[in-house]
Formats: sequence, structure tokens, C-alpha cells
Amino acid sequence: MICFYLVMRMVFLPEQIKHAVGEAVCAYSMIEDGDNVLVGLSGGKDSTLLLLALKHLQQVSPTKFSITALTVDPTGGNFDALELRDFCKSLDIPHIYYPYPIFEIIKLRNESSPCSFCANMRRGILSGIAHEKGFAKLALGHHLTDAIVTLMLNMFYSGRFHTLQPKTWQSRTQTWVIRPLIYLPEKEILSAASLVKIPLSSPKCPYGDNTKRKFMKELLNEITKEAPQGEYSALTALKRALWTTSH
Ligand SMILES: Nc1ncnc2c1ncn2[C@@H]1O[C@H](COP(=O)(O)OP(=O)(O)OP(=O)(O)O)[C@@H](O)[C@H]1O
Repeated sequence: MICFYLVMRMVFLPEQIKHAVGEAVCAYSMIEDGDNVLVGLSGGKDSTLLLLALKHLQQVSPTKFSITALTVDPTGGNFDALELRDFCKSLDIPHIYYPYPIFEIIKLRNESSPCSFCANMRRGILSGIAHEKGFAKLALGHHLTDAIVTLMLNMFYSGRFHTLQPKTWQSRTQTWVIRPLIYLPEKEILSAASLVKIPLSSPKCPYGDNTKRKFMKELLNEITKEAPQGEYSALTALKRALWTTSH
């Protein structure tokens, strides 16, 4: 049953978000008829807005698909996921909670790159569960700003012209990873998230920000002060050079 809060959130979800998600999903055939989509729900603004946008799409699209949310708790069970569970319930979406002590493992191993270790582990767990439970697609909340920053990091630190793809086949787990927010700059997501008043609660990371990524993000922020349409221009470049639609 769709509750009152969901209807209100749908009403306030900006057209720009609905349009950009619909366009990206369509351009890369992210979701097909009969798909069961697993959404990685960290409880942060990106994945929470993603869940809402996919719920909206499910209601208006002729393509029939199901949605389930999955939260990996990196504290191993100390995070109170009640708010996330209630949010999913209000959207009539099943919620899987999976505690795994990632932070503890990082501490025990004295990991020198905790951020990338944690991200890799979370990705592995998400894909593993998607595969195990037979989900066709794993949807993640990466957005355009993430893609641009990743491209900058790869270019300036790794000598590679490479970034996140809208849709990626993971042969190891036989799963498609899809990124329906990939046409949206983070700023748009931030303002939409406050407009629809999505509840935000995610496990607190004890290791802080990845400094290189933070630096690149600040740099991009400076660039967009000078070129306000800069991220959309980068989107055009990405579509031309790296994001072909022949998946
Ligand atoms: N603990 C988690 N449980 C489930 N999914 C997760 C988790 N952490 C990350 N994800 C998924 O991977 C995506 C990218 O992860 P990242 O750590 O970059 O998140 P983020 O940019 O901070 O986004 P968010 O605002 O959703 O937390 C998230 O948007 C989400 O879909």
C-alpha cells in the first residue's frame, strides 16, 4: 500500500530528477521488463534519492520491475537501521539489512588505504548478495559529479582515461551494475534531497574522507564557479567519448 508520505515525496520530487533518471535508464537499457532490481541503500542522500526516483519510475513506466533495498552495515551490527527500514516500508519496498564488520577488519589489518578497501569490500558484498539472491541488476547511487571526479583522479594519478560507466557487466558475479543517477550533478541531488525531506541516516565512518578524492571534488567545485554549466558540458563529453549506448 502506498502511504501518504510517499505520495507527498513523489509530488515534490523535482521534474529534473525524474527526467534525468528516466533518460539515463532508457539510454543504456538499464532496466528491462521483469527485472528484479537490488538498490544499494547506504542511507546517504544519493542512494536514498535513488530509491525514491526508482519508485517513481516503477509507478509511471510501462516496464514492469521489482525493487528491493539492501543496506550493508560496516559496523557489523551497531548501526540502527530502523529509520531506513521505515523509509523502505513507506515506499512498499522490501529492505534487507546485512551487518558485516568492515571497520573492524580494517582496524585489524591496519589498512593503509581504508577508503578504497572499504569501498571494494562493500561493492563485493553488494554484488555477492545480488548474485546469491538472483537479482538481475544492482543499482548504485553514483552520480555525474562522482563520474567526473573519478575521471580526473584516473587521468592525473593513474594515466588512464577511464571512469564509472552507466551500466557495467560484472562477470564474476554475473550481475549488471546500473547507475541511474549518472546524468545528475551532486548539487541537483542535494537540493532535491532537501526538497523531498528524505530521512538521512548512515553508519558513521571512523576514517574520514579520501583526501585525493576530496581535493579533486574541491577543484571541480572551483571550476564550476567559473563555468556553472561545466558539469553538463563534461556530461556531453563523457557521452561522446566514454559512454556509448551500444550495451
Ligand atoms: N553500506 C552500504 N550499503 C548499501 N549500499 C551502499 C553502501 N555504501 C555504499 N553503497 C552504494 O554504493 C554507492 C556509492 O557508494 P559511496 O560510498 O560512493 O556513496 P556516497 O557517494 O556517499 O552515496 P550515498 O549518499 O548514497 O551514501 C551508494 O550510493 C550506494 O548505492
